[in-house]
Amino acid sequence: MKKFKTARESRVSITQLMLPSHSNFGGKIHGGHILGLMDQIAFACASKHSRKYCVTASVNRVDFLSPVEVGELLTLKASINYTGRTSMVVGVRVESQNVTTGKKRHCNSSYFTMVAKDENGNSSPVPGLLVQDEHGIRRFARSKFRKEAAFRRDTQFDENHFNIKQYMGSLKTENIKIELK
Ligand SMILES: CC(=O)SCCNC(=O)CCNC(=O)[C@H](O)C(C)(C)COP(=O)(O)OP(=O)(O)OC[C@H]1O[C@@H](n2cnc3c(N)ncnc32)[C@H](O)[C@@H]1OP(=O)(O)O
Repeated sequence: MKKFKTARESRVSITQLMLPSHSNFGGKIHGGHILGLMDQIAFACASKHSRKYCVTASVNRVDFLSPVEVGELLTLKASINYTGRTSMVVGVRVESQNVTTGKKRHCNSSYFTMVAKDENGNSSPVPGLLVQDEHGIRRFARSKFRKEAAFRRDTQFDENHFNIKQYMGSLKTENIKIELK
């Protein structure tokens, strides 16, 4: 196994025509369909980098910035942003294109954490990321800090660490009625 690989080596791109069968009741493409495609391309990218079967451990924030119409071309691009010991963060960007006008729109970007598995189903080491430009350093650092922030958030709100007094004040202005028994 190579010790380090560039993001270019595992970059993946797919384009699909959005069919009426992918639409929701409002006539736009179903968000779940787009999420499924994003998960597939994240899997393809992580598997290419690690040369292992990978599973999706988590998905970081998906904002649907603009709806996708039936008949548009949807292009998804994925590349490795971060490598841990056995996990990889794959950045996925989704763009739609109107076939007749050629106009493109950015529909969403998201970050999938994928974990490589060995043949026994255990988490398995992956090659590190060889970064050759400043954008790569920025992406790697962003993923590292997101991961650390998620860990802090999880700890802060788990049952054993949650400090109720610390939050009661800030909930006063929220749409909540508290009736403790
Ligand atoms: C909706 C669906 O259908 S999901 C279906 C597809 N996904 C799956 O089936 C995954 C099911 N989950 C699993 O298999 C496990 O929970 C795993 C592999 C995600 C994590 O298993 P664990 O036993 O916690 O693994 P372990 O502690 O060895 O951690 C492995 C790596 O995953 C990372 N990791 C584990 N959980 C998470 C998480 N929730 N978010 C981000 N990273 C995570 C760890 O930080 C570690 O990374 P590192 O080696 O780079 O430091």
